[in-house]
Amino acid sequence: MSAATQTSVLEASPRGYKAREPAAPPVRRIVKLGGAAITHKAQLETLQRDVLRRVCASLASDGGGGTVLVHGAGSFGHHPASEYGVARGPLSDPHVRLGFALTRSSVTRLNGHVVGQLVEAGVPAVGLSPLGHYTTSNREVSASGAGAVAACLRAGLLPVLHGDAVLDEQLGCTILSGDTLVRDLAEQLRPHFVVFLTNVAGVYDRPPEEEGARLLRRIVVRKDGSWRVAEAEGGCQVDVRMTADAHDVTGGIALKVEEAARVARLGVPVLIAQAGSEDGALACRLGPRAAGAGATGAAAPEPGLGPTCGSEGTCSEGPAGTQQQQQGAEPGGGQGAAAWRGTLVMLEEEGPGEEAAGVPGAAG
Ligand SMILES: Nc1ncnc2c1ncn2[C@@H]1O[C@H](COP(=O)(O)OP(=O)(O)OP(=O)(O)O)[C@@H](O)[C@H]1O
Ligand SMILES: C=C(C)CCOP(=O)(O)O
Repeated sequence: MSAATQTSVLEASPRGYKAREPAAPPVRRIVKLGGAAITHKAQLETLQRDVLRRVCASLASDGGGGTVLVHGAGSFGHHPASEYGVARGPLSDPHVRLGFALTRSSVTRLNGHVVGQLVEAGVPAVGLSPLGHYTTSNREVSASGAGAVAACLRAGLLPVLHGDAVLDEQLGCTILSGDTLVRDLAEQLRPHFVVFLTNVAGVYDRPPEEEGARLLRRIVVRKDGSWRVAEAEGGCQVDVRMTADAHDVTGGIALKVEEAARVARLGVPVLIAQAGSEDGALACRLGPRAAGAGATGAAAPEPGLGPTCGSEGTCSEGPAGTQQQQQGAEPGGGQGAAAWRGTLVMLEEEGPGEEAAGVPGAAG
């Protein structure tokens, strides 16, 4: 008998009583632990143990209840996936089939490390692979594994999923990124907030190793899914450029921003911060309140967060995942005494002006 059947409840219906699936338990947070943070991306299957240890200790110390953890692949998975063309399929090709197995073998090894570290810290964590629970169709999720995740949560366990090689109805197989998993789980489970932890402080206006890179402090997402930079270090005049490593098969930071925008569009605030740092730990513990926003992410920033960009066209804007165009400057934006450093992605508050402007494609 499955956990879902054991805990099912009886519900009145016009024809008597029937069993129904128990409601999904309240989910406090979904945390994505980036592969770039817990591995050395350029060195095959090499862990950043100190970062992994710090993140697990911090999750353990603020209570793992109502938490779903998803991790990326880093140097466990991206290399074989790229070498064997696993994202394109087909599985009828023996070369791709071997790559599929090698990719899974690698990423499940990393999952073992993450779960092992959490269990050592006293968290009842269990590894849950997307293969077998998730299916895609042309890389889009067609069958969600959220039910299995909810069953683990109901049982008091902390499910630990990972980006994976999965079966695809059109391509035979593909790679399902941890970032996309997070978005699907947010759609299905509606957590209070989502955190993406990675190896840099958040989303910058250009690759952060480039001179003069400026952290985007707040991105607001419109109901049509497009987004704009509402607050950035050094002002809002930004032209956002994102790059990914050559062997990255899932799109790097650009996919993360795209999926973060899709989560925020649901009304679920998203924080992007550095794994292993105090900012990352605060994001996981407090959600949007770490960034000085209200619990929904929609309230005005608290004093100390610094000036924000005005609503009269001074902020960069454009559809998620595309290059942003500069529209004006607000010198000093984001230079306040903010304690928290990271990127908050949240749904734009609907004002009378926006309604009048007729934001297209309003969706939930
Ligand atoms: N504009 C940008 N802002 C922030 N990071 C950027 C930008 N452009 C490129 N990057 C790079 O993106 C990387 C983070 O994205 P990536 O997808 O590799 O992270 P991850 O989710 O931690 O890893 P994985 O995909 O393996 O789980 C950083 O190492 C950073 O150097
Ligand atoms: C390469 C594999 C197996 C998964 C990729 O997941 P991501 O690192 O979260 O994008």
